[in-house]
Amino acid sequence: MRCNLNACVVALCVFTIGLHVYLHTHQREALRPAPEVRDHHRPKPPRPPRSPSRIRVSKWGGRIRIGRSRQNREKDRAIGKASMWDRRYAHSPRPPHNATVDDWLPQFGGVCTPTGEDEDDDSLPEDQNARSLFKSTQNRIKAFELVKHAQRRRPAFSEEFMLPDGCVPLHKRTWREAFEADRKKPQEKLGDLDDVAGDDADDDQNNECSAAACLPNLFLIGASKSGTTTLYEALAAHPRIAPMYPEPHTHGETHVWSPPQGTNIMRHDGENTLRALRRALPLQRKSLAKKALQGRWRLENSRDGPYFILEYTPHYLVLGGLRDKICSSLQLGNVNCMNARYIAMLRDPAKRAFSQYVMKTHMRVALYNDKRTFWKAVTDGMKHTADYSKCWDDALGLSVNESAAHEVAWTRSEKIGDLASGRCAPINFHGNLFQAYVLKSAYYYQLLPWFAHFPSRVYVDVLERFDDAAIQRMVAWLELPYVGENGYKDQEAVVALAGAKRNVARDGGVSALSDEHAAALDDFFRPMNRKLDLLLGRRTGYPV
Ligand SMILES: Nc1ncnc2c1ncn2[C@@H]1O[C@H](COP(=O)(O)OS(=O)(=O)O)[C@@H](OP(=O)(O)O)[C@H]1O
Repeated sequence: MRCNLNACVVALCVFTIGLHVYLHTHQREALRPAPEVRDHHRPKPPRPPRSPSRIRVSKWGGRIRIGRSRQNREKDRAIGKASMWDRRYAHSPRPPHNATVDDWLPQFGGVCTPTGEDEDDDSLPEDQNARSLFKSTQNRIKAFELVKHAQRRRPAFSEEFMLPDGCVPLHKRTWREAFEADRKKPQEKLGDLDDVAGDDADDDQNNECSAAACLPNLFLIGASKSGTTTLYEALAAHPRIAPMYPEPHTHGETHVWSPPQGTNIMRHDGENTLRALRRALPLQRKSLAKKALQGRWRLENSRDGPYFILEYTPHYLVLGGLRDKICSSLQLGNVNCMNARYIAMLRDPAKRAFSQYVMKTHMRVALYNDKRTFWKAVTDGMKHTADYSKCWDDALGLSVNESAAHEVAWTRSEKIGDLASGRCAPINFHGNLFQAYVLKSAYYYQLLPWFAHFPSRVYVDVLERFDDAAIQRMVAWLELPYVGENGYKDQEAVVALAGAKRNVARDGGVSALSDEHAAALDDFFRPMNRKLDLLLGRRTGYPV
């Protein structure tokens, strides 16, 4: 009986506890707010007001919104457009990971194997039909104009450009007018783009002139942060130099051969290069682009001297292995890259490194943005650059004989080509070249591959001596008239451009390179600067 009572008490307790638990959970459920049923017809609730800190009251009582400047907002919009465009580009079919240019040659059918006769346009792949090309052209013009709008203060050089004289029907109008004409011919634009202008030109000239003249033959390869934007504008303002279409989010930079970030350039595939080349050709037309790739190259035989199509990417200098890449791409168009010219502008190595650091710390893109202090970045960079220079010095015997720095460029050219794209490629020493401030100032090793095969085709100048006389020398080297009928029309504008500095206010002019850091960097670069002077055969004025 007693035992039964105990059992009853235990059972009662268990029951009470169970009841509590049950009621507690159900009560919580009951108290939980009912899930909101989304009613798409109901108007959206009003946005919460902006934080009051973004609103300032002016001295006249008006409310002023503190935000990004109009210029910055326009720039943002351009970046937005660019990424939209890049996304579309990124979704296009990609080659297998280790594809080479040769793997992609069949894609272009007869285009890459010129027979000397005009191929039928039907040989073009389906996915590059006239409709998509026309649309992409239109988009490209829009994107280009958007950038130009964002950079309104820059000279409107592209409108000035006319095709070589050999292209009779076209040389009378600018490419912009040619596209305007296309727009007004809806029945032709989708059906047969070829007859609108380009083919007429070829027919009239019995194929003497071709769109091969639109392939780039002048490369402004760097160095980054050495006044290349100013130089680019000065060159592009010349009526006989036509810039290629820039990447929309850059200041004119073309990036046709830029490898994807963080990859070894030897794995950079041919398909992307060709695609990018088609994108950036000054004339984005099916037949013209095709003929450019077919490659009837007319560099120096137009009526009054050479014309140049300018490819501007300051990142190329550090990627010496790209020289072969560019050559093989141009060869697709039967172009001997000996006919192309390369310009590099250098700057005091320490100042260049610092300028790049300031720029990168002020960029919002995660890949570029650098949170390290300058000195931390420099000490890291010195380690990478020491390994990079040792790789070159050991391979070329410069560790024991520095004075051979000049002749190795000619005596070891094959080896230099291999090193630049293999063992001594900068990517092996610095994973993110956008933050390789020190390595990118090691000019000697970067210039070697460009000098190795065609020294007379490489022109090197320094920012410290950059003025209108420097532009004059450069234009003379290109065998172009400086002023006059075929030269600059507005000499004063060019002179002003040469004196204009840009990016100085990137950080409001707050940062400055300290004497201590400058001295340490100068000491580090001394041996490389000595070799650079030997390679160029003249003093750059950088500490040796
Ligand atoms: N004419 C002239 N004289 C002296 N200095 C000049 C000139 N033009 C450009 N600059 C300076 O060059 C730096 C910008 O270089 P880039 O245009 O090559 O930069 S970029 O790589 O295209 O981002 C940038 O340097 P920092 O101001 O130190 O950043 C410019 O001020």
